[in-house]
Amino acid sequence: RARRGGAERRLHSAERRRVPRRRRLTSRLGEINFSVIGQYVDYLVKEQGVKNIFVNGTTGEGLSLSISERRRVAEEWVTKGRNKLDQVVIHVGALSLKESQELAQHAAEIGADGIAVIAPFFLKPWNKDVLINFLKEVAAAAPALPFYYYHIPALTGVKIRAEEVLDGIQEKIPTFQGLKFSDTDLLDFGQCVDQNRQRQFAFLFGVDEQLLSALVMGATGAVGSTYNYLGKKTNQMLEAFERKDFSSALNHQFCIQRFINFVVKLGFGVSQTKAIMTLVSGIPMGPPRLPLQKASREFTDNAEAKLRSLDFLSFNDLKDGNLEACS
Ligand SMILES: CC(=O)N[C@H](C=O)[C@@H](O)[C@H](O)[C@H](O)CO
Ligand SMILES: CC(=O)C(=O)O
Repeated sequence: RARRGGAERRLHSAERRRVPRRRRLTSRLGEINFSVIGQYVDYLVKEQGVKNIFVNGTTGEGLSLSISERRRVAEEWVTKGRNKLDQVVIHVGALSLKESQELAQHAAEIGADGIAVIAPFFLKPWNKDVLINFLKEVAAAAPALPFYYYHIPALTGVKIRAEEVLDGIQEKIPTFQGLKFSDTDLLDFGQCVDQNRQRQFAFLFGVDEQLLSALVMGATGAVGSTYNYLGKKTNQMLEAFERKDFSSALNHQFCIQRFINFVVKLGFGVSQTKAIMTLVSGIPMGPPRLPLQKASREFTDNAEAKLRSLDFLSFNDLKDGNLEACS
């Protein structure tokens, strides 16, 4: 009896311990781990040469976060980036104009360097004027912050050409500073540059595998998911372009393309990006949030092998006799 009682007690106490522990774990899973952001700032600056950050965008799953999470993430980046980063731009786009304005105002309060906004993508603006009216109302909530329009038609479904959006935008939005262009239409991108030559706008390109072509078209910078782990490589390409060494610039772009082409064929999106970021930086990014699902082990293994063969991982052991190496 005594033994059974003891066994029973043990079971109960084990149960009691196990249950809340598991609950705590599940509630933590899917929560943001704010504590790695400071570490990640140092990683990007030191290891990747990246000093400008675009927060709460596509890669950061900004649209999958609650408003209070978005505020906290923005605060953490601005605080931890102080005296280390050049610019922290916060994406504040949302379906609700009010939420977008609240986030814009918050970005100003915490001392961010700029805000960016995508087109609202459920009830959509159907022409340029309506889109600009929406952007204008958000920009007005942070009248001292540089404003960027984030053009990403494949994800928003808003296909209004960027060139049209930019036409006369400064009269409507005095803080307009530039465009983050995440589309492959280089006619549209080229015309954005060509029609605004007098205006000192930033033309930030967002299709990493085609950045070199965009540089030729007049891109002044780039914002992209792969710069988390190919920042250094991409900076080499930018430097080669700067010194007009186009054949090395092209070699760098081809190297980057080999990797992106490889992962695209495996199925490449934000979840997979997150897995690669963890792999290359060694800093745990955690899983994505639903509706995204964690990248498969098979994907990560394949991506790692490819990174190694291209010499994109620092601990490279295949250097000798590796024809594909990109360094
Ligand atoms: C849709 C998407 O995530 N676009 C990113 C930036 O906008 C890019 O950086 C891509 O992830 C990258 O070019 C790889 O295709
Ligand atoms: C990659 C990028 O530009 C974004 O996450 O929004």
